Amino acid sequence: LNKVEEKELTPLQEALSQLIRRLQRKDPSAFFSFPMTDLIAPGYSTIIKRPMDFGAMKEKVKNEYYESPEELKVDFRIMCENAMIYNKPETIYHKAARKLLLSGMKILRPERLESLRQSIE
Ligand SMILES: COc1ccc(OC)c(-c2cc(C(C)=O)n3cccnc23)c1
Repeated sequence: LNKVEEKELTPLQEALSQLIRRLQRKDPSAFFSFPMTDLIAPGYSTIIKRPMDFGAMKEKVKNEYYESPEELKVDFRIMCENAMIYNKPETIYHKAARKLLLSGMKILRPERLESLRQSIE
């Protein structure tokens, strides 16, 4: 039986995974959990140049792509802004994105990221 390689998470990966879990709790409808497709959102891939979703963020944490929590914050902001660009202001998706962005910016506020960075230095 080949033993599945149990890879330890680095302190940064632990911290980023925890941040994503906290952010995802602000998306109870899971509108931001999976990548958008042109099937559910016609023309999405032509309008949105940098697609982003929580699944992609988790993949980037797993592949040690992020070197700081600030890089995660950039992707989070892009994800919310994409939804506010593609979806008209009166849609549930635009409103959900604006609300998610506001609550996410509190979770990812600079002082918290600063102290997080210090704690894993
Ligand atoms: C109605 O249930 C779902 C389920 C998953 C979704 O995206 C992963 C979405 C969804 C998420 C979005 C976003 C985030 O723009 N969206 C835009 C247009 C039509 N659907 C969506 C909706």
